Amino acid sequence: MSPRIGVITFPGTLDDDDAARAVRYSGAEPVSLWHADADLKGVDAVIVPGGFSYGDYLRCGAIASMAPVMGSVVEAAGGGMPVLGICNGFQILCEAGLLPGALARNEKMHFVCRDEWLRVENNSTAWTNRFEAGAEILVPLKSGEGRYIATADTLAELEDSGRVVFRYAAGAPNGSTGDIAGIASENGRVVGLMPHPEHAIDPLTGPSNDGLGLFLSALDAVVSA
Ligand SMILES: NC(=O)CC[C@H](N)C(=O)O
Repeated sequence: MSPRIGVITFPGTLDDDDAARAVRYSGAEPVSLWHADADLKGVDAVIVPGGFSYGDYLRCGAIASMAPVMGSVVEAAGGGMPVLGICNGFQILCEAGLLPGALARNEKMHFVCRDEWLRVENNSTAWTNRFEAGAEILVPLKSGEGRYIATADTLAELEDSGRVVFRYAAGAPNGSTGDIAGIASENGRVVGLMPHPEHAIDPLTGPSNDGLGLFLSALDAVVSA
């Protein structure tokens, strides 16, 4: 039986369809999860996709982090379930306390929308095990609040323990600290990144199919769990 991977929809989510398609391309079965429903429907992993949940009111991801479904995601992540947060999903995972630090307004206050080369700094997480360490992948970035910030202690801990998973290879276009594009939880099961791998699964519609590696990685992670 193929793994079942949940994709959450909040009011204002944009990229749930593309995330579900990426899951399908990888050979797994996407399962729709709804923000107001705490039931994770027995999925093997969860993706928190990008967009403008609750209109980005208060702060990006702040309201979504308190949705009923997120209580279940936090509990499941505590039990080792792989969770991937993409863009607004990354913001939600930080707001929910599953990942440290925060995403602040981009340097120069501009929304950045362009393809970016990312370097895979850690290929031992649940979402990056199919990549070579140091591989560079081309993935779209489209966000207004993508500048990763954290306390000096948190940054040192992330760097020292290899929890910086993706870095902007040519320097952060949004002022992100240390050119950080994505990070992982201590056990490597929860990963968040600002760029959008789900928009890079087919060269016909995206800049590459490099993003597929994240979704394929989850297959190994749930099988070996
Ligand atoms: N593409 C997205 O998920 C956008 C995330 C968020 N709303 C921002 O602009 O930063």
